Amino acid sequence: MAQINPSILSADFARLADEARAVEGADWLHVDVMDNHFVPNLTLGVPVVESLRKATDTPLDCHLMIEDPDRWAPQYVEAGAGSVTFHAEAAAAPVRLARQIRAQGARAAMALRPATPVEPYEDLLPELDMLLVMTVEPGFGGQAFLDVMLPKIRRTRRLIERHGLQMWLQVDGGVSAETIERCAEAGADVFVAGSAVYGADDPAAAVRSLRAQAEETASRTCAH
Ligand SMILES: O=C(CO)[C@H](O)[C@H](O)COP(=O)(O)O
Repeated sequence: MAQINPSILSADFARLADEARAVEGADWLHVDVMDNHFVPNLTLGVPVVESLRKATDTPLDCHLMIEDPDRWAPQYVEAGAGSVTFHAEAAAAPVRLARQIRAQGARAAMALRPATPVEPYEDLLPELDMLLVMTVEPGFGGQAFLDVMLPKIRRTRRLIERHGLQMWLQVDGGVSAETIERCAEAGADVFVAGSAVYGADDPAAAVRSLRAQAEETASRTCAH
């Protein structure tokens, strides 16, 4: 079943509560945490996640584009995140961190920048509930989808199947009506969409439309 996670990076930050409610019906709300070190942009932190938790019933999918996630990720679980994604390139002890996130009761996920291969992390996959393959360089919304990431999505799907894992495969960056079918064909099942949702006249309708496209593609291709 395809999941659509609107990215609040493309929302109006002065109206975050309203913007979160505008996409109710989405599977998760994707919360982009950036620290201006791991990526050249600065967004929000733990207090905003605590407030978002109170503003919407949609579960929060926090994507930590920050240095030292080993220190900070547990605080995002405490703030109400249902899923916390740390970057492989930033985590000092990814297995320990994933176990910590799960022990706190949240889903543990790991993200890979475009130039980071999945293969070195094959043995870690059972420790994760989701792997995020970035389809743009992290840091900004509205970038063009990187088609060159499609083989990595396919290889990741094959690794998940080879190990018989139930984990989700998320893509993030440039996901839209034009690109979501390629992602679904390659084996992604969780789709982050920022500008394609918040740039639409009716964000909730955009979520439904993207989900229908992804599900139709998955059922047609039987990619996973
Ligand atoms: O993590 C991100 C950027 O680092 C955003 O989630 C992503 O770019 C979503 O925006 P868009 O769908 O407009 O590309």
